[in-house]
Amino acid sequence: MHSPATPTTAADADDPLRRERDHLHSSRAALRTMREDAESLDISDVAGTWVTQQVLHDQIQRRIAALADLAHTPLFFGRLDFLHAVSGDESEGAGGERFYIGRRHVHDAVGDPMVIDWRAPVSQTFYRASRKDPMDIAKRRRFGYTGGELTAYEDENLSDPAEHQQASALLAAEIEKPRVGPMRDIVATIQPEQDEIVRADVSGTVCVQGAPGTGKTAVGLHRVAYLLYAHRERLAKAGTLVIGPNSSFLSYIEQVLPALGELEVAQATVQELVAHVEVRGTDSAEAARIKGDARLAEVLRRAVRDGITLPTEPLVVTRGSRRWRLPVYELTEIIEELAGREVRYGAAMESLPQRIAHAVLVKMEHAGEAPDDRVQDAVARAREVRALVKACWPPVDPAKLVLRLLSEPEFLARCAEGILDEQEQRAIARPKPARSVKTAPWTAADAVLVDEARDLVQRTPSLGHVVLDEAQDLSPMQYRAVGRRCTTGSATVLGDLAQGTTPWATASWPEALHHLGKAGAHVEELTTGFRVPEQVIAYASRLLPAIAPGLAPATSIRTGQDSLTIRHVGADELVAAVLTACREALAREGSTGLIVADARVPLFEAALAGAGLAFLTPGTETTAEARLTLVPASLAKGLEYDYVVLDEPAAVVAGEPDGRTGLRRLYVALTRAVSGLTVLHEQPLPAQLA
Ligand SMILES: Nc1ncnc2c1ncn2[C@@H]1O[C@H](COP(=O)(O)OP(=O)(O)OP(=O)(O)O)[C@@H](O)[C@H]1O
Repeated sequence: MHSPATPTTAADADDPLRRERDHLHSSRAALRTMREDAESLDISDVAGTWVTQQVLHDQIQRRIAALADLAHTPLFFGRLDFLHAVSGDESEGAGGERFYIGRRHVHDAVGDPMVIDWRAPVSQTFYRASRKDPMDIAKRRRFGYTGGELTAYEDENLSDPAEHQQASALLAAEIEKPRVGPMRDIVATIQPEQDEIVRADVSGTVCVQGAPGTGKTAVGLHRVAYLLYAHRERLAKAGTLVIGPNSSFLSYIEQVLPALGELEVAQATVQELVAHVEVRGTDSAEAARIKGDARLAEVLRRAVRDGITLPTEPLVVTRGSRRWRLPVYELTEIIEELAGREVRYGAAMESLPQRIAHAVLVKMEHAGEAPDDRVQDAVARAREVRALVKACWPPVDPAKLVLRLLSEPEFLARCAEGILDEQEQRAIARPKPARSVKTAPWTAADAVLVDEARDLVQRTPSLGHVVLDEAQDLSPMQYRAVGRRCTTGSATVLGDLAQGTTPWATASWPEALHHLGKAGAHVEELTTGFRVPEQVIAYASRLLPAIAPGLAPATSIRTGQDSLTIRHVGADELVAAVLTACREALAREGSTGLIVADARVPLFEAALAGAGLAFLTPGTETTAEARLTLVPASLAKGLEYDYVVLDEPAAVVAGEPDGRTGLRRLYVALTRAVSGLTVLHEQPLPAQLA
């Protein structure tokens, strides 16, 4: 690595570092000019309505925001020197043989690029070129920054057979930076196997199985940013969405995409997606499991169509002095034909009057009349026709329907016949029938059923791309809810079977993808860990045979020693020992997470307060001043801290309804640390870890 021992001066015009700093300086100036240009755009003369003006104004504001020069975010992090000129397609107008790779495109006054967006085709080479396959690269240069200042660079002469492969110190330093604050982007250090997933084709759904800390979340977020760059028109219009397990997790990741210049990606939990009813109740694990079972989709389909009845009397429509009659068998044919089609219930209901009116029109024509479309519309709106449609194809209110299904055992029995056995029906039936949709104690699983019923009535609009993180915890019915939000788009499904902690957790990815409506999607595996030190992941992986027998343990790029401490303490000494461990961790740089069983949270809230140790709740940003977070085990998923103090593993395991889920919860807790993990226990450790 080249790091100048003494500061460079103007006299060092030939010093390569000096030249790179100059390029940084002029790139920043160019970015400023681009921003000023955007700010000075005057749209007052642009013709158009107030609405189009407003849209244009918003677009310009977004562009200005995207062109912000963030002081601590380097404008470029790499340079590529090609052996030959790059073809026009790939270079995106860059034309030359040398490219600076950064977070966004920056061009000079005449439009020549000074920094190329990391997502441009030519940048792919930066992430993928290797000594084995140099991809026409003579030199790959990585830059090191200290507080926004370019202070070092490092070269790999990939096409020089005499040069030996060396581990990159800058890469290692970047990956090993202490963690404070929210999740950061990884554009400077995306690894080749991650890049393959990031740039996978937009039309296909990708599923990533990866051990803790292998970068699944990071890859998913960079993939949306990449897809928005490569398919901006289509995706910006259709919309993109990142789905995470809870709001703490979403706040932890919410700044990554804006830092990459993408401000328009929506974020939500599955619960928020299906929030059509107010969730106030909880289900037993058994009831929730059955309600989340994919078989419920057929039960609901039957329930929605349960009201369809065939007419018993002919339809008589009066027009002027004449009466037109449609016999029962004709009406029956129309309704049966419609019921046999795979159209949404609501769409069918809307088309039924026209179909009936059409049959009446045919009668008129046979009688020698020449009715036109207006007559058909009038017949369709006739009182007699509306009454018939209401009786034979009644409107369905999805929430009321689900409420009825759960409250009326006979109705449930009819819809679930041959699908759910009696015991299963009893398990999901409400003990007390609820009076109304508003007052019913809806549960999270009920809300998903309502969402399914809504979709049976009216098609749910599809987005362009959906990233589903921590997917392993979704029930089949939740997968369906996500799947209908990307029927015409694609998805990135991220998860780890070993971290599934719901009673219905995913057992196999092909099955999950089937429920998502993306059967046959590619399943990729990431196995290199970037978070958890080798020692710690090896320890946690001892649980794998019990929690996910088919999965191989992850490796880690962090090989540092002394990252794991396990301490057994005597009776009544645990809380004090935990507080001491927290103080020790806080004496070092970076964030500290104290993970405790949910039931022990109040105990530690009091203990920390009593000891004068200020602490945050998960999802609140850690800062240099506030670095300790008290994390209930149930919220630890997806988060990370430099140092983790884990209190009483046996209590974490005991907090779950069954042993395997308990060990999985513990596996999640054990894999949150970046630099060091301290496990403190009074009770015996689970056998696998003893
Ligand atoms: N290529 C990379 N360069 C630098 N840091 C990386 C890279 N890949 C992942 N990381 C970092 O490793 C940490 C773990 O990544 P991430 O949270 O995406 O993993 P995960 O697989 O989603 O983990 P979990 O299963 O625990 O949710 C993050 O701090 C992330 O920024």
